[in-house]
Amino acid sequence: MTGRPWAFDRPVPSRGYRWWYLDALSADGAHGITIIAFIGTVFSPWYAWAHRRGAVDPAEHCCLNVALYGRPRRWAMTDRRASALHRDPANLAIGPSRLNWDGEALTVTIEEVTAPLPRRVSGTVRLLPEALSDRAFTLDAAGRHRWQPIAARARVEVALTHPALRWSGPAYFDTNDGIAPLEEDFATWDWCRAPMPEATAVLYNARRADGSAQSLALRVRGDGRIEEFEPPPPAEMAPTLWRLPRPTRAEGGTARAVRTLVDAPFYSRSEIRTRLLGQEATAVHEYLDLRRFRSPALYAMLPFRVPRTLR
Ligand SMILES: CC(C)=CCC/C(C)=C/C=C/C(C)=C/C=C/C(C)=C/C=C/C=C(C)/C=C/C=C(C)/C=C/C=C(\C)CCCC(C)(C)O
Repeated sequence: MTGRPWAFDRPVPSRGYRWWYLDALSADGAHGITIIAFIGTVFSPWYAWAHRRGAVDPAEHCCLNVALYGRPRRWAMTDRRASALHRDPANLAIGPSRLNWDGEALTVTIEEVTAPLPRRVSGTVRLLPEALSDRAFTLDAAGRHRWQPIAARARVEVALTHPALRWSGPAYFDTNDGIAPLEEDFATWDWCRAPMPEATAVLYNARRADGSAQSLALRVRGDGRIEEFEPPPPAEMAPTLWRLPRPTRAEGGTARAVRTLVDAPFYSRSEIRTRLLGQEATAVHEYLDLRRFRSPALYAMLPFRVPRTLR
């Protein structure tokens, strides 16, 4: 399965995007990490300013976003030019960082600098999928945006030198791609993934710009097989500091936010306790508000967290 079914060298059209997303929480609950490799950095103000003016090569806005949770916390998200991007089916280099798929594991070699205070984030993260899935799901009615949960069940081994951190735990890996900016087709979405002994439950609830909605509820087995199940009833968790709601779906209609991992005016990522597939689970949850993302006031704040480098 070298490089397949999610080869790094697939074309990304003008104003479009592709990202590869990996997240993990440590087995002891003390640490967490999210790594997102972007071609067309969807939440970069620099890319938004550019694609609002018309055609733009998404490679001109590529980025490796690394967020560390627990102690120490770190945030790196440098938007880079096309000259920083090098890729083939099994390798994706973005500036000094890179991803390599060797047929069994995904190795991310991180060499980034945090913002707003510049500090190094350096080391390797290895993702070992339990199995691979090749099913892709369309998120909008027109088929402009797709999601593929490549390895919903995986393990991660984190070995960083800056900051010095070593841990392992259950992990998740997916890819999304699209041929238009997200804010043109979605109003909000919420997503969560809940690893359990026999299966991982993944929920993806999208409210589209045209007023329609889609609710996906997937059970991913240890062999990678994906089955859909009836989405459980809506559940509201406490809002964030930025007053974003935290909707999800859970059996019994209740779930609880335990820790906020990313708290932005338009986006939150949280650790939650929920109930799915008849079991209690700790899950990673996100809520995205693309109407807030369109706000010009937000654009004045984002560069503090998303610097751009021309090198
Ligand atoms: C001296 C001067 C100039 C000024 C005066 C000083 C002064 C007062 C300055 C004040 C500055 C302030 C207040 C700045 C505030 C800045 C803030 C709050 C920035 C927030 C940034 C948040 C970001 C960037 C979030 C990125 C999220 C991201 C990347 C999420 C990605 C999620 C994905 C891709 C979905 C995955 C889906 C699936 C799992 C299905 O794959």
